[in-house]
Amino acid sequence: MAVSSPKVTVVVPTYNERENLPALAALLADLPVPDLHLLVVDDNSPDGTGEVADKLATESPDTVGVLHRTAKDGLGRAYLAGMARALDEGADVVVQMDADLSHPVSAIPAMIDTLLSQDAAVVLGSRYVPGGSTAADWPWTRKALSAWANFYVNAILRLRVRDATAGFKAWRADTLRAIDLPSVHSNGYSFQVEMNYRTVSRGLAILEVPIRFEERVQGASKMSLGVQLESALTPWKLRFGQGRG
Ligand SMILES: Nc1nc2c(ncn2[C@@H]2O[C@H](COP(=O)(O)OP(=O)(O)O[C@H]3O[C@H](CO)[C@@H](O)[C@H](O)[C@@H]3O)[C@@H](O)[C@H]2O)c(=O)[nH]1
Repeated sequence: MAVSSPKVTVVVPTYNERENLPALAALLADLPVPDLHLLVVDDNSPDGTGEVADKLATESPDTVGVLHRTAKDGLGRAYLAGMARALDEGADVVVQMDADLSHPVSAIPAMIDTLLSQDAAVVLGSRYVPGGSTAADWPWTRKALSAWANFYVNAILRLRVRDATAGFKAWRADTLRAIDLPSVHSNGYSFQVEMNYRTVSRGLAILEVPIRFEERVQGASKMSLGVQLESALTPWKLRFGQGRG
């Protein structure tokens, strides 16, 4: 795809991120990417993140949009709704990232350049390729869980992706169309794994570029036992039939 100035939509799911969202929006607005849009997908956050997002959209109606959903329905559903909206609105590239500033906004221009200049269906910001890292203050329990999850997922699905659970990616719109978003069923962090699996199953290439993953300063992770259980079961479900779409 040769797009000289692609329309880029950054989809950000939010649940209780009111302290983080304005800072993220400001960093995105400062990026040297000409046609960049922010789409916040908020699940009626009790802390008022939705109203914060509305204010940002009122201040910058051409570049900030908000998708309000009625209740907390999981990160995967939020991404699917946001990606579908971004495609409907003509995005050429869809970036997905967390709201909590753990993903480096400054890496986005290079991720987009890499995506469009190389034979990649998606570029993934990776902690586990040479040059990538996690913040020293990321809890050891999360580090251990992340290392285990990557070993587990790759052993079952043979994705050959070093950071298979990463949540920071730049997608070609064509890749998202090929993946068939409405049939994606994972909802927690295994959403990331299912999206990778669908990409690889179609013979499309995932390219990993190094990033530094910071520990969030404001707010809390939404990791729960249910999310972890889903993450344990999903690779098996994908391996034995579901998920090729
Ligand atoms: N709308 C919506 N947003 C949600 C929901 N659950 C989480 N989010 C949002 O999704 C983003 C990631 O959620 P966190 O809870 O902060 O994620 P994490 O535990 O730090 O996990 C990150 O790293 C994992 C790999 O280690 C990734 O798999 C995961 O996607 C994420 O990037 C944040 O912006 C958060 O507000 C939900 O139910 N609804």
